Amino acid sequence: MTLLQVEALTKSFGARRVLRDVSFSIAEGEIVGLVGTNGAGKSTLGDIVAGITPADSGRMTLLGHPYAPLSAADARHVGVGVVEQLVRIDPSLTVAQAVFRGTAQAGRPQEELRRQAQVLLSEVTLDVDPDTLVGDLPHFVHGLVETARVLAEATRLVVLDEVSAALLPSEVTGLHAVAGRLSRQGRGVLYISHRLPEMLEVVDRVLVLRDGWIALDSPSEALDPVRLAAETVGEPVSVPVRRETVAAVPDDVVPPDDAAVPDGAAAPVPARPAPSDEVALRVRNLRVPGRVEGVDLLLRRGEVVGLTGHRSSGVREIADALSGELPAITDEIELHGEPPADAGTLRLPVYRPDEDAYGVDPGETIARTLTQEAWGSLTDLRKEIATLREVIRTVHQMDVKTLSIRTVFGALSGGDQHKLALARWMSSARDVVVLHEPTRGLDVRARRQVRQLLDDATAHGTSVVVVSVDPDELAECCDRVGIVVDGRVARWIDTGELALDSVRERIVEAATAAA
Ligand SMILES: Nc1ncnc2c1ncn2[C@@H]1O[C@H](COP(=O)(O)OP(=O)(O)OP(=O)(O)O)[C@@H](O)[C@H]1O
Repeated sequence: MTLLQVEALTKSFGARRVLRDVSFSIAEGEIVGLVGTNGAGKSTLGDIVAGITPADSGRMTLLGHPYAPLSAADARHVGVGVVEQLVRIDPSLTVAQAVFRGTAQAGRPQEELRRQAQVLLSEVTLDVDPDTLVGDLPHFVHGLVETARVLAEATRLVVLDEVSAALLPSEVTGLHAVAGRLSRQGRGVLYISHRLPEMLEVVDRVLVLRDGWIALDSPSEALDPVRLAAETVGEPVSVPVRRETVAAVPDDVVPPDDAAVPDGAAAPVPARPAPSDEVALRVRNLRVPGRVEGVDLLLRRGEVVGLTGHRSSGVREIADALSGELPAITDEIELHGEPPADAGTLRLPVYRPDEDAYGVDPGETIARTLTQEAWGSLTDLRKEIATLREVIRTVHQMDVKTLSIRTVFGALSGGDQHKLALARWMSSARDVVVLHEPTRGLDVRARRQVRQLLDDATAHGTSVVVVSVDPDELAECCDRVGIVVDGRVARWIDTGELALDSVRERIVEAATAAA
């Protein structure tokens, strides 16, 4: 039976028409994927279904009854729950309180909530003590706490907005198990994600939102990730070529058999030059007591090295030690052959997408956000024009969906905020830097734009350590990927001369075996 029927929904924000005429349905027990480029309107659509945002026009029915929620609480009341994309839970709540907030059990004593929360948390594969304060949790697990909350509610339909974006492959498997369970119970799921290969593993049907319409409504078995990526952007997608392959043949690039261009795909993107032999960073026997047990790292000038591993593997601690946020012991550190100036301690610049609002004031305009000089110091008109041209160039280059550079940063879609924040950060990135999940929550075209940012930076001699949970991101961006297990790099995977699929498989295999 049809659970949700959506007909001719429209939604604009000021002059920006986001949803023009959106119609689709979700059957009981069906898991429906929703994809689209950054800013396509996926969250807006999810928010309308979940009662967070009202539509301008159109209508919805839930199990055949008119459904026009006035608020999220209203939607919850009739069984529609949501895990929002940039969810922020009150940091002063315990995890158990967070799981049961807004439900019939809210306000019950902690001892009572603890046991029930434990069951739900293990269902979403989140290994945390229910007494932990939300404020002490890393932000990437807030989505899983929210998923546990949705399980605690008697929901008929659940909107999962980018919950998997920051999850490890093993955690994504757990999330998919939860979606499967909801489906077997006859509940419906609207699953929003940019991680297309993983999405296709779990959904029954996929909706592609493009230019305000549902451009494709297809059973998932009729799709593969490359075709779906092409449908998402509305044109053939380019297939990245590993750069070592191309470095040997800079012009007239012919991808090796292994990297053959699939049907419907565009030409390969130009490859960047291979890294030089010059050593940018050498670290020997890096240790963080109790977390990192001795890691050797060698980063060449212009190289992008990835690190991945389970939450407790020590991978984050390695990154934090490199950026000087965690005290570490080493036998040797050299930056371009010299010990670091700061008493032998590394303090590499670090970018994290999960920092609150990316370290940017969400009420500030795009123009001000991207301007490096203090706004008031722009007293020379020519300089001001050049500065604003640069802002416009970045907005175009990163394909940000906005009608004006005076739009406030906080009104941009999640992906567009991240792209601009990263572009802003990378414009001053020099030498050796650490990037956490640089393509998190980005669509296939935006991932290429970020790769271009990395290419530009590495072509100018910047070397990058990428820390990530996403095998596709690691495969696309990195020259080598280290799998971290028990505080050591257990294995290096050289991505050169391998097709992305093979790299992805090797990373998933190695990371899963190590988990
Ligand atoms: N409250 C708002 N005020 C003004 N514009 C908004 C508001 N919310 C969303 N928008 C605009 O609506 C468009 C769609 O945003 P939405 O967040 O739905 O996109 P999305 O497909 O979920 O993108 P992403 O993949 O980046 O999360 C964007 O251009 C965004 O700037």
